[in-house]
Amino acid sequence: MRQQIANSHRLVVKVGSALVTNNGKGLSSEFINDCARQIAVLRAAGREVLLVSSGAIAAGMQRLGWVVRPHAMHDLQAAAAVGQMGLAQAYDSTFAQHGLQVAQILLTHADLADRVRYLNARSTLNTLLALGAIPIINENDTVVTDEIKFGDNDTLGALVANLVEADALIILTDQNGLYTADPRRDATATLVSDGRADDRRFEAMAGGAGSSISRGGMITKVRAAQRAARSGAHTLIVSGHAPDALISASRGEAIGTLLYATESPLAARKQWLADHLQLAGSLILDDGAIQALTSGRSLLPVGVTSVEGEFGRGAVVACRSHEGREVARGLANYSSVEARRIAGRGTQDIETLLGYMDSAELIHRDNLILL
Ligand SMILES: Nc1ncnc2c1ncn2[C@@H]1O[C@H](COP(=O)(O)OP(=O)(O)O)[C@@H](O)[C@H]1O
Ligand SMILES: N[C@@H](CCC(=O)OP(=O)(O)O)C(=O)O
Repeated sequence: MRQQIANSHRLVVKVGSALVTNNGKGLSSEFINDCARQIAVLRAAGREVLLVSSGAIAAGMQRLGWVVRPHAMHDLQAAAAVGQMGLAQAYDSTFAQHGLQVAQILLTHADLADRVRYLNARSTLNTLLALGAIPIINENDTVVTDEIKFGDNDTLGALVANLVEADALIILTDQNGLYTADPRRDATATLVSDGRADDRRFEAMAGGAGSSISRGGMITKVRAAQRAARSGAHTLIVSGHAPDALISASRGEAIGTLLYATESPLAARKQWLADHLQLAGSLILDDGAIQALTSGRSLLPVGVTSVEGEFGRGAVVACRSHEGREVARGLANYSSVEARRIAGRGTQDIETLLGYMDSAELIHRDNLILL
């Protein structure tokens, strides 16, 4: 019995492009209907469900009559815009047949990187859940470029699980779960039943996407499980083709691969820091500063040897070793220009160097997470 999933109250369900679009042949009304039916059963049992759905680009390509996935960003964005309409329409009418209201949420990385927008997104999702609606979430593909994309929706699913502090993330895909190697390439691969989400061996087993329809593959699912575990969510990777997959999973039946969370969840503010995919800049630290951070102390300017990038006060920055390893990240109390001036200097010099001193620390330990 998979107690972790059976006891989960708030679930994020992620469905991949291949499932939603019948391997790119167009929206699969059969899959969408099956998904809605099962989610209605979970809702009736008192569970809260959020759905992260891919498929906009694949559905848009089919609607536009494109056979080959385009490379140009503007074509992908156009396909997503066309496809998202069909996706929303299909979810709206299908869930209505099962007596459920849906709500569309399109998110970008920038929405989660900005503290105010992050809190707004969280409160809207919580309100929708309280109203009994099913939030259906996708990346806002039409406004993001490659550098700032989540790219695959496994990552987005994990970030949503962090955002709403879900108990579990269920990733429905086209394989039975995580295998010891990509089963499309290795016929001897066997299914992993469960393991700790932070077990690094799983990353080595997982490969890329199974088809040109999807992004990410199994590696992004394993990393999503690691990320979800940071807010205490367990991840189940399971086949969306298995009959009643969601219902069986939520009963705790042993299907798919369970990657369970072991650490206690990070405090909400620290979770937000950990969720940043892109950072504004880096502070390069000497060994003494790295040791101080590791033993739970704040970062003082004296331990910083150089500053990379341009950022303002309050930006999220990485703390790196000289070798480039990210050891921590946090909210900078000074801008990059100010940080360059006070780097390597004692706290008593800050006022003379800058003309004022707001805080003695470059990053306070309350605004710092170790990685
Ligand atoms: N170790 C592995 N176990 C299972 N599947 C794997 C593994 N490594 C790579 N894959 C591939 O990952 C694919 C699932 O991911 P992906 O194609 O991105 O689908 P989705 O659209 O559901 O996210 C599988 O079809 C499989 O070919
Ligand atoms: N936002 C994109 C999803 C990207 C994607 O293909 O993800 P996935 O199928 O989960 O690997 C879309 O809706 O097409």
